[in-house]
Amino acid sequence: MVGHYWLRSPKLAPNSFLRLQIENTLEAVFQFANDVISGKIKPPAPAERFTQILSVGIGGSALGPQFVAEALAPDNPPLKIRFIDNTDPAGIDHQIAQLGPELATTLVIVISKSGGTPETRNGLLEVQKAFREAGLEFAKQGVAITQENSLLDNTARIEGWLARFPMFDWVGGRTSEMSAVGLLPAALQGIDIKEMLAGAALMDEANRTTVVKNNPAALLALCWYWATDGIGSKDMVVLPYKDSLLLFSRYLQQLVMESLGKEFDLDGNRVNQGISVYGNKGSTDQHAYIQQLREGVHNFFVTFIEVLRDRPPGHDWELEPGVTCGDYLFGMLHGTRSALYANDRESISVTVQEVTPRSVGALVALYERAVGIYASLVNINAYHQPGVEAGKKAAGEVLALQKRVLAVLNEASCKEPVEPLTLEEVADRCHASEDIEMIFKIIAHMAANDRAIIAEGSCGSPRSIKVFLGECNVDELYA
Ligand SMILES: O=P(O)(O)OC[C@H]1O[C@](O)(CO)[C@@H](O)[C@@H]1O
Repeated sequence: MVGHYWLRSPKLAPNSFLRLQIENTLEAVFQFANDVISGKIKPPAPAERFTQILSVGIGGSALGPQFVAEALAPDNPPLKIRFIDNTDPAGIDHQIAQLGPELATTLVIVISKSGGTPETRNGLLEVQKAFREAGLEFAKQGVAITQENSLLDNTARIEGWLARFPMFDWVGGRTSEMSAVGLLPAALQGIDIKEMLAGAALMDEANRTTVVKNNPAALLALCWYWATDGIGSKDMVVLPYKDSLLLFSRYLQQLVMESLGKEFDLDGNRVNQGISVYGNKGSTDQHAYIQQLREGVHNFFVTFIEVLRDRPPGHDWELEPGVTCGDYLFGMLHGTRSALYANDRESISVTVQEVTPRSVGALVALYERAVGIYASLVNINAYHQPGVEAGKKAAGEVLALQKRVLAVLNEASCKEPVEPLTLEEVADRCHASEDIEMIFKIIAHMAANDRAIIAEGSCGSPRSIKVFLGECNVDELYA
C-alpha cells in the first residue's frame, strides 16, 4: 500500500483508521513542537529550554529534513538542527563536538522507518555514549520516529524516551517528508508545516487531472521520458538558481534513483531502468561543470528551478542603475538555458514564485508524483528497493569475515612468542583464500586504527606484510 498522498489529504485515506492515524500524529507533532518551543517541555534542570536538534537517520530518514531545513529554516530558528546521517565516527564526533555544552539542551530525534538500520543504530549508540560521558540522561532528551514495535520503538519505549512518533508501513522512506519524519524537525525549527502540507495537497490536486497538458507531474514525467528515450539514456542535472534549494538535487537523487533504478519491470523482463540525478545550484555551477554541459559529452538534460522572488520585499537595491543582484542571477539562468539550447542541449524549467513552505511542499509533491507516473510509463515498481539489500548483505559478510580474521590473529598473538602471520596464512586459517583482498583491506583498516600491528612490510606491498594483534584476548580464545 502506497499512501504518502494521504498524509496531506487525510480524508482520501481508504478508511477511518488510517485517517485517524494521520490526523492524530499530525496533532501530536504540533503539540510536541509547540510545547518544546514554548519551554513547556524542557530538558532536565538546570537547562531552561531545548536549543538544538540532533537528527540521527539516513536516506529517506535524513534527506527530506536536510533539504527542508536548508530551504526554509529561519535565520534564527527556535531550535537549530544538525544531522548525523552516516556511520562515520569522525563525522559523528564532529557533530557532537560542535554541540559542546549545548548537548545538555539538545533534542535528539532518531529517525528510522525500519528501526533497524545499522548506520542509524550506530549513530544512536555513539550519541548515547556522549550523553553518558557528559553525565546526561539520554532518555530525557531522546525522541524516536519509527514504525510501531520496531527495534527502535521498543528501545525507546523500554528506556522511557521523551517521545515517540509513528511511521507508517504504507509510507516509504523517500516519500516520508510529509510524515512525522519531515514535519517534526521542520515544526521545531519554526517552519510552517501546515503550509507545507497545503502546498503538497494543492500540487496533488493539480496532478490528479487526466488532462495531460494541465497536469504538472504528467508533463514532467513525459519530459523525462522524451529526454531519456524512456530508458534512462540521459542524466538529470538539477540546477536550482537559489542557494536555499541547494539540497534539492540530493533529495531528488534518492527519490528518483531509488524509485526508478530497477533491474526488472513488472512483467519480470530485465530492463535495468533508472535516471541518474546530480546537480548543485546556479549560477555557482556555471563556474564548475557547465562548460562540459555546453560543449562536452551530450549525456544529460537539465532541470532549471527558477525562483521569481529574489529577496523578501523591501530589501532589494540596485547595484548598478536598473540592475539588482537578483537580476544577475536571473540573467545567468536564462543565459545558460539559451546557450545550452543553442547547442541542442535540452532543459526543463520549473518556476516557483518564491521559496516558501507552500512552494517547497508543492515541489516535493510534484516530484513524488512524477516519479510514480514515470514508473508506470516504463512499467516498473517505484516503491521497493531490492538492490539496496545486496550491499547491506555484503557489508554484513565483511564484518563477519573481520570477526574471523580477528579470531585467527588473536590465536596467533596469544602464542609465546607471538606468531605474526602473512596474509596468505590469515586467509588459509579463515578458510577464505578467495577473500584475500578483503582480508588485506580489513587488516589495513585495523592497522590504521591501531587495532593490529604490522610486524613486517607495509600496506603498500601486501605480500610483505606480517601482522599480529597488540593485545592477546585470552577469554576470547577459549570462548
Ligand atoms: O528509515 P530507515 O528504515 O532507517 O531506512 C533508511 C533508508 O534506507 C533504505 O531502506 C535503503 O537502504 C532507504 O530506502 C531508506 O530511506
